Amino acid sequence: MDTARELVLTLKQGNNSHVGYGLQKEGEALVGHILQNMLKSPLPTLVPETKNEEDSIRYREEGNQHFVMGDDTEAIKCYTMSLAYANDGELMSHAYANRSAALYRKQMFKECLIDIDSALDLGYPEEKRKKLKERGAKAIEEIKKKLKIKKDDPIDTEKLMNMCLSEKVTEVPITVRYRNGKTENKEEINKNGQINGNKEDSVNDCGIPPTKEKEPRYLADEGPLKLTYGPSKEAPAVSDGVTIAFSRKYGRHLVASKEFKPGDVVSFEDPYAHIIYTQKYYTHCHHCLSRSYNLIPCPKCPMSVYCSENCRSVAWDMAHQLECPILAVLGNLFNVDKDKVRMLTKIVRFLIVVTAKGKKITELREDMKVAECNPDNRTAGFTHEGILDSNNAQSALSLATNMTTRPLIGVSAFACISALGAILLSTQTNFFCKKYEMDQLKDIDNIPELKFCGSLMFRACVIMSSNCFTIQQEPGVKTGSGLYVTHSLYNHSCAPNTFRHFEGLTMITRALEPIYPGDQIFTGYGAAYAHMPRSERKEKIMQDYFFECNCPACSSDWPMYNEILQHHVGSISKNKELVEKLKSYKQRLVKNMYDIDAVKSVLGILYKEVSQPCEEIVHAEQYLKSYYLGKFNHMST
Ligand SMILES: C[S@@+](CC[C@H](N)C(=O)[O-])C[C@H]1O[C@@H](n2cnc3c(N)ncnc32)[C@H](O)[C@@H]1O
Repeated sequence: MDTARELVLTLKQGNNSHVGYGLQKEGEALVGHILQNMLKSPLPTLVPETKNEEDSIRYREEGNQHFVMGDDTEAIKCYTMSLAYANDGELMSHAYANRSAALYRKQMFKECLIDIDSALDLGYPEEKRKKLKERGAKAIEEIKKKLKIKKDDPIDTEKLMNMCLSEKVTEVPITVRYRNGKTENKEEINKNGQINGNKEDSVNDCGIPPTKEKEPRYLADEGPLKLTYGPSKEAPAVSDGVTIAFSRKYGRHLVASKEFKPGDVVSFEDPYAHIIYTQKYYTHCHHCLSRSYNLIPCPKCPMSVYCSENCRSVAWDMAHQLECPILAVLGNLFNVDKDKVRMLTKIVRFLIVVTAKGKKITELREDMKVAECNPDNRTAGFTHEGILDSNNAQSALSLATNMTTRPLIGVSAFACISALGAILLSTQTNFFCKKYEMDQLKDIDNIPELKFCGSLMFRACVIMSSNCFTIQQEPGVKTGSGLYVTHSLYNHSCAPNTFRHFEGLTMITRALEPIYPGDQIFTGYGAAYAHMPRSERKEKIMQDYFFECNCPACSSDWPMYNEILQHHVGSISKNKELVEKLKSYKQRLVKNMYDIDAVKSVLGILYKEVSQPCEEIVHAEQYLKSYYLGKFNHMST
C-alpha cells in the first residue's frame, strides 16, 4: 500500500492525472515490490484444466439430457463442451454426431451436415455410421425441399452446400458424397507449436463456408461503411470534422468542427485488443465473437472454440499460442474472483499484443521513453507520424488511467493482479524466451524484462478498467470486451449525442442528434438517463470512472424513458404547426417503415424546435437506433 501511495503522490505532483504516460518507473517499482513479496510466500499450486475423457463424456451425457428434454440450444452447448474436452478423435466424433442430431431438430440442416461430415471424418464407430448417414440424407432432403429440388434428383453434398449459401439453383449436381475417407486431423499442431491449416481458408473443417449472416439493412441502403467527411488527419478512426481537445475538466475529449446530422458516421474502429466473456465460451467464437453452432475446438486447451478454421488459426498466431496454457490455469485459481480473472485475461492479451508476442519489448521501451517526454496531454501517444493510431502500442498506452482519482486499494489490487500475470507468463509460457520454474523467480532480476512487462500489465489494468467497451454484435447480447483506442477519447454523457453499434468487431459511432461545430461529442458509458435513475447513475459513474457527471439529464434531473412515454413529457401533440410540419414524414414512414431518412429529418426538426426531455424525440431516437442496431433485420418487409 505504501508503494502504491508513493506512486499516486508522484503522479499528483507531476499533475499527470489524465494520460497513460508518466508512471512507467513508479509502476515498475510497485509491481516489482509486490512480485518480490508474492514470491516469498508459498503460491497456490497451478492446476491446468486439460482435455479428458471423463469430462467429455459427462458433458455429452448432459447434452443428451437436454436433448431428451427438447432443449436443443442447451444440448448443442453441452455437445460443444464435450467436443472441447475430448482428448481423442473418437470422443470428438461422438460430440459432433450428437450435436448434429440437435442441429437437425433445430432445423439447422447445413450445420447438421457439417457436423455429420466431421464425425465421419474422425472415425465415428462403424456400427453407428448408418444412422448418422440416414440423418445426413434426411437433412439433404430438407435442404432440397427448401431449394425446391425434386426429391429424386441426385445431389453432391458440397455443391449442395454452396447452393444453400447462395440460395440460387443453377444446376443440379450429380452424386451423393460425403468427404469421408480422409482421416488426417487438420487440428494437429506441428513441431513449432503452430496449428496446421490454410490461413486463407475461411471454411470449417469439412470445406463448407460458415453461413453468412444476412447483411444489415443499413449496409444495403447506404453502401459500404464510410466516415461522413473522410478520415481525420490526426486520428484516422474519426471523421474529419472532429478534433481532439484537452482541458483540465474533461481530460482529452472530442469536439466537432463540422456539422453532423443524425445517423452520420462520426467514427469507426477495430479493437486494439479484445476478449470473450466466459459466459459465452461455448456458444461464441473466441476470435470473432460471432454466435456459431458449429464451433470447433482449440486442439490444446478445453476452453477455446472457434467458428472456423480461419478464426482458429488467426487467433493462434495472434495470441492464443501464449494464452492457451494461461487460460487453462485461470479457471482453477482459488481465491481469485471472476472479475479479477477477467482482468487477468484482458491484461495478458494486452501485453501479448502491445509487445508483439514479446518480440518487440526493447523497441517498445525506447518508444515509451520518447512518449514519456511529451509534455502535451492532447497529443500523448501520437506516433512519429503525428497521429493517434488505433493499432499502435504508444497510442494504446496513452489512454486515461485515472491514477490520481482511484482509491489506493484498487491500485494495489491491480498491482497484485499484474504481478500474478507476470508469474503466469514466466512459468506457464515461453514469453520470456523459456519457461521458468517457480524457484527461479525468487530473484526477479533473473528475468530481465519481468518487471517491465509486469508494469505494462499494471498499466493495462488501469487503462482497460476506464476505457474498455462491451461488444454487442446482436441487440442485447454482450459477448466480450474490447479496447478501442480512438473511441476511448469520447467522454460520457447520460444523454449522449451519439450512439454505438457493431459490425463484427468494428465499433461504429453515429450522431444521434444534430452536432454543431464547437459541440463536445459524447458517448454513453452504460449509465443512460433512459433506463437508470439519476442517483444510481451518479454512483456508477463515480465508482467506475471517477467523475461527477454534469450532463443536462443529470443537471436538470430528466425523467426516465418510461415516465416520459407514460406521461407524454414534453409532447408536441398540442403544437399544431409542428405536427403539421412532421405530417409528410409520418406518411412516408407509414408507406415504408424503413425510410430512415424520414426519421433523420424528423429528428433534425425536433431538435431545432423543441427542448428535451420530449416524448417524440425519444420515439424518433429509438427508431433510429433500432434501425442501426439491427432490430429491424428480423422483421418481415
Ligand atoms: C474513456 S476515458 C475518456 C477520455 C478521457 N477524458 C481522457 O482524458 O483520455 C474515461 C475517463 O474520462 C473522464 N471523463 C469521461 N467523461 C467525463 C465527463 N463527462 N466529465 C469529466 N470527465 C469525464 C473520466 O476520467 C473517465 O474515467
